[in-house]
This record gives sequence, C-alpha cells and structure tokens, in this order.
Amino acid sequence: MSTPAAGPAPGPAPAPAPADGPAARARALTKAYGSGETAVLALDSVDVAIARGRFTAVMGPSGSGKSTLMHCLAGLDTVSAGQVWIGDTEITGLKDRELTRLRRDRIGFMFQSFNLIPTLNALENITLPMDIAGQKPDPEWLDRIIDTLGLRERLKHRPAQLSGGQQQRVACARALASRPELIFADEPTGNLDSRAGLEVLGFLREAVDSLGQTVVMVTHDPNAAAHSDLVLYLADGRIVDEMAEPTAEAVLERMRRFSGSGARSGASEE
Ligand SMILES: Nc1ncnc2c1ncn2[C@@H]1O[C@H](COP(=O)(O)OP(=O)(O)OP(=O)(O)O)[C@@H](O)[C@H]1O
Repeated sequence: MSTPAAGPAPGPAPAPAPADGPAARARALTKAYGSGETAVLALDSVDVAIARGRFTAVMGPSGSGKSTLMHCLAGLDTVSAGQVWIGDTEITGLKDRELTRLRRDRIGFMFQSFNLIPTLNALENITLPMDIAGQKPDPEWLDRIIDTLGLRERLKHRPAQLSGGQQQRVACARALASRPELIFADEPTGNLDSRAGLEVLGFLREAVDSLGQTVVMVTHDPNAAAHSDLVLYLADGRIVDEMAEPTAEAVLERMRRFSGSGARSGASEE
C-alpha cells in the first residue's frame, strides 16, 4: 500500500510482505520493567513466530506477559533485549517515526475499550486512521468489510447509538480497513455480552478465512480461544505450551493443569 506521508520518506519504505514466512516473529525477546529490586521480568527470552493467514490466541494467567508480548510484537513498546520482526522487517532498532509509519501501514489494533471517537459516525471512525495517514481506502475492500461485519445500516450512527457488539464491530472494521498484514486484538470480547462476543469472534475468524488476514488475540476466555487455530500459553514471561485446533474444553483443561501446577502463586485468576 502506498504511503503518501508528508516530507521525505524516513528510512527504508516498508517492504511488501512476502507471501509466506511468519507475519511476525521474535527472537530472545526480553522485556523488563523497572530496575533493581523492584524490576519485573515481563518477558523472559521469548522465541515465537506468528503464522501468516492464521488466527493465534495468546493465553496465560494474569501477569504472565500476554499484553507485553502483544505490545512488543506490535511495536507499541520497546524491548529490553532481543529482536522483533514484522514480516521480514526488523522493528527493534527502528526510529520512532519509522515505527509509527510501519504500525500505521501494516498493523491493525483492536482493544477491549473500543477507542471509538464519540463525535464521529461509524464510517468516519472506520476510516479515521487512513484519513489521518492521508490514505484513501480501497472502496471495494471497504465495502466488503462493511458487509462482512453487517454494518451497512449503521454507518451514519455515532458510537452512543450503537450496541457494544456493534461498536466492537466498528473497531474491527477500523482495524481491517487499511488491509493490514497483521491484526492485534487485546481482549476484544472482554466488554461484550456472550452473544456480541461470539459475533466479534466470528468476524475475526471470517477476516482470517475469507479475507486472508493474520490475527493475534490475547484472551482469558477458553471459548474465545477456541475460535483460533493455535493457542500459545504464557507463564512467567515464557511460552510454556501451545495447542493447535483448540476446543474450549481442551483449553479449559490445560488452564486447570497450569493453575494446579502453580505456575505463579496467586497469579492465576482462572
Ligand atoms: N508499565 C509497567 N510497569 C511495570 N510493570 C509492568 C508494566 N506493564 C506490565 N508490567 C508487569 O509485567 C508483567 C506482565 O504484565 P502483562 O500486562 O503483560 O500481563 P498479562 O498477562 O497481559 O496480564 P493480564 O492478563 O492481567 O492483563 C506483570 O507482572 C506486570 O505487573
């Protein structure tokens, strides 16, 4: 996608993503917060590869490092040591401006709080990041997202006129609008009732299956994780296990085993 940013392009332009190879990966990714006696090792030398065109869930007890992993993979947070790549672009070491541009061009975000602008209608919210970047949405792609997400009749509504599920669908459309290589979703169903949550998970699944997107989702919910292709389990800042083709029952069982084995005293909320 072209990036008509103001001024000369800072550094190398984002390379077109290779058709294969991981969508993102990290090597020996370490993240510490604070220093001295109060230092917390949130990620402890994590090696991970996020498969392209797949739906990956990240699970683990509270404080195990899920959000930190997502933020470091997405270039929202700096790393203490190790390397991170988006596609074949190493993002550790990029200057702030380059990183901002890469995030804008190649990554979509969905958060638990939808972060919609209350004074803008649904369509304006969906296209806002592209408007800010001076990019024009591809009309066919935008139409497809709007119809896939069932938002056609809601485009003129402001967030306050939409249900929680509809607001999250708008946030989902916003994340998809620029056709990013990668979508990071942090507890995207956390604020929704179970029906609306199911809808959003269905759309994320659809984004992977029909639109060919790559999704990484942090969740505590075994039912949500069951929509993914692969679950990565974190404990104490390390990836300790993974499960392909998860079912809610299998995920729940695995979580029980972990909390039973006391990965971190008092840290589990499952
Ligand atoms: N900005 C920060 N400053 C200090 N410590 C932090 C900061 N962010 C996270 N931590 C610590 O790093 C560890 C991992 O936090 P993280 O938020 O990644 O865990 P999580 O698995 O996403 O937790 P939760 O499920 O509760 O959201 C925790 O011990 C947390 O207290």
